[in-house]
Amino acid sequence: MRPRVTLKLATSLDGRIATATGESQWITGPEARLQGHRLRATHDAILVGVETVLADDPELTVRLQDYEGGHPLRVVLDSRLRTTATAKVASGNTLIITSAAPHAIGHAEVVTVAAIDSRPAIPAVLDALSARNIGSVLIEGGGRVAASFIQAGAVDAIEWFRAPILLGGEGRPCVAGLALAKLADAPKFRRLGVEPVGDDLWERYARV
Ligand SMILES: NC(=O)C1=CN([C@@H]2O[C@H](COP(=O)(O)OP(=O)(O)OC[C@H]3O[C@@H](n4cnc5c(N)ncnc54)[C@H](OP(=O)(O)O)[C@@H]3O)[C@@H](O)[C@H]2O)C=CC1
Ligand SMILES: Nc1c(N[C@@H]2O[C@H](COP(=O)(O)O)[C@@H](O)[C@H]2O)[nH]c(=O)[nH]c1=O
Repeated sequence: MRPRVTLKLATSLDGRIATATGESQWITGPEARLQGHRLRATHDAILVGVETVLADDPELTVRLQDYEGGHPLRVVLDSRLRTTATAKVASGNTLIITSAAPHAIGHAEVVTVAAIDSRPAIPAVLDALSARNIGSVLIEGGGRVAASFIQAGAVDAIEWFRAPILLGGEGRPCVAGLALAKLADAPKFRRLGVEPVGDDLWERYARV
């Protein structure tokens, strides 16, 4: 069975995850980010694309007061192995999934999987996670990785934190191109709940 996939988004009102220059820290407020850490704590793995690693150098750990559980496995989709050994994720407890010939990157494990259009294919990524007993994965961006999982029909739920700011059309979209020709082909979700969290809004969706 493939892992359950949840897409977490932290966006402006107009669905942008960063400015055109890639600045994104922080769009949502501290309360929403705390909730993000609670979500991390309930997943076996946190997955991002390499552009997020290069832009943010994220830690991708659970940082909650009095938290004594383990940290989820950090997973990076990195077609050409551009993650550097000095990136925070290279310190260990990380799986880098590539479509290139593997080479060592810090203390991370590097695995090569089947590719579609020179990038790790999502079904192969999910197989690699299942093989490591990962039952649930939280996708934390960016927009291109989010689009690939949606196009593969692999997003089961969305946790959407929406901040009361506008970033405009030049900003980076939370979901990059889906190449949809018809409205009828749009992936559909049903709202499970909506609540304020600090100054932001937290919307929860499940796939229809
Ligand atoms: N506000 C938020 O919630 C978040 C904001 N961000 C921001 O988003 C920006 C980065 O997003 P974005 O540019 O979309 O990049 P991503 O983080 O989605 O990374 C995309 C890259 O991942 C690699 N990749 C490997 N396999 C796949 C695959 N199957 N599908 C798609 N990509 C794959 C590709 O590298 P290659 O080209 O080498 O093939 C691709 O270019 C940054 O500015 C960051 O700050 C990021 C996360 C969350
Ligand atoms: N910008 C943004 C988020 N960004 C996500 O958080 C990651 C940083 O994680 P860490 O280094 O562990 O703190 C970053 O790479 C991206 O995946 N999250 C949010 O809740 N709100 C925000 O405004």
